[in-house]
Amino acid sequence: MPHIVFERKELINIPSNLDDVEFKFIAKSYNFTQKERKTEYRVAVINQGKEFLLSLKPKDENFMIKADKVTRLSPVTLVKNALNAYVNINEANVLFSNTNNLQVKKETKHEYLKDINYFVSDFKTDKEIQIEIGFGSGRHLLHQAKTNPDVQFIGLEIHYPSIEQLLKQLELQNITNVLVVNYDARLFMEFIESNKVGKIFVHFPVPWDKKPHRRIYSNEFVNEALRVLKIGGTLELRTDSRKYFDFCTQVLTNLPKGRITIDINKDLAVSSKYEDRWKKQGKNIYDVVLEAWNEDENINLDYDFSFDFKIDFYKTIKTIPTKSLIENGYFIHVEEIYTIENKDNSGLIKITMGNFDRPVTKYLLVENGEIKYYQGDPLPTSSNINAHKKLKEILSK
Ligand SMILES: C[S@@+](CC[C@H](N)C(=O)[O-])C[C@H]1O[C@@H](n2cnc3c(N)ncnc32)[C@H](O)[C@@H]1O
Repeated sequence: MPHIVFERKELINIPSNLDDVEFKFIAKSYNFTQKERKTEYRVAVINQGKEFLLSLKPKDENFMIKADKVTRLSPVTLVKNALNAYVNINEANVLFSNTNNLQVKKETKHEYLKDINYFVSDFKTDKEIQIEIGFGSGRHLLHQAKTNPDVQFIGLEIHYPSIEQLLKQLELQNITNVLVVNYDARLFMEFIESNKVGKIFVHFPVPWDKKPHRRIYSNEFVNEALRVLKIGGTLELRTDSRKYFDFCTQVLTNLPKGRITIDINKDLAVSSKYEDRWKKQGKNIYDVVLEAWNEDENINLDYDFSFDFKIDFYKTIKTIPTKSLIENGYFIHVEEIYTIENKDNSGLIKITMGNFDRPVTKYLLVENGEIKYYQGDPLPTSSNINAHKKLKEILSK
């Protein structure tokens, strides 16, 4: 992580700029929890059109400046230039710096690897969609994509080496009908239109016997799967875990819609790495297929992450809740507050919010009482939308 340690000095004047790096404001930590804490700062920067924050805090008798984790962006040279620009404007006496010979990590860029935002705003297809959750080595997904060229596949994985391996195979085998996304499958369905999907494969998911809340299957997941499946579309579980099988059949049989079919030791056209291993050990393999029977309503994409009121910043931060607010399916926690001292009624509020399994941390930027999400709105998941509504309620009080 690039950082510079320098002898403590007065802060730089704002606004300032050097070498295309513009410093917009400096915000100072505000002790809203009344716990003893050292003062630190967030320095707002624009470099090559990209906006982010630097963290400036005491280190022993000195200062250390580095990228703020929440707003950090790539390439790392943007951060490196901003750090160097700050200490140069400050004419600071540098004690340590690792910002000169940084190795720029090569990012995987691939036409079929998509960011989640692509599915929020750009993804459109006339083809049938099929989704594989946790494709692992990708054997099943590659086989399906080759045998069904008219289907648009989406592969979901959270393990990056598996993603890289699949992307390599797509290229080698010249497969063009798979999109890959590094995102938690439990939350992905929210971005897919209703009644569009022919099949969802969940093969050998991690059983999470000790942490059942991490399982892919839950009432919410199955309901979302049924919404995106078209009539006759299927959600297909294949597992070697008796416990997971029992758990899923219980979730599925409590549903008001859909039909389930169960099989034991059925052979498929392609066998995954895990499957080979379990078969060698003589384990049973269970298949549970849920078929969708209903046409579902389209989801309401009418969300709005704006704040349509102004606040009195200094009054608000005195009354803001310091404890997490936990509601049904979402939460909000105020992490830190910073005040912008040379600007009226302005500051930053750092919050973590949304879904318990995939919370998002954002800064709210308040400028002259007007509020917006710094670096843009959160993803429009239902838990983020609900958390935003609650946040509006809290801040408008
Ligand atoms: C046991 S492996 C099975 C891989 C493959 N389906 C097979 O049959 O060989 C489970 C895979 O699911 C992925 N995974 C676990 N939780 C996930 C989640 N919430 N979203 C997407 N992928 C997930 C893991 O990274 C892992 O690659």
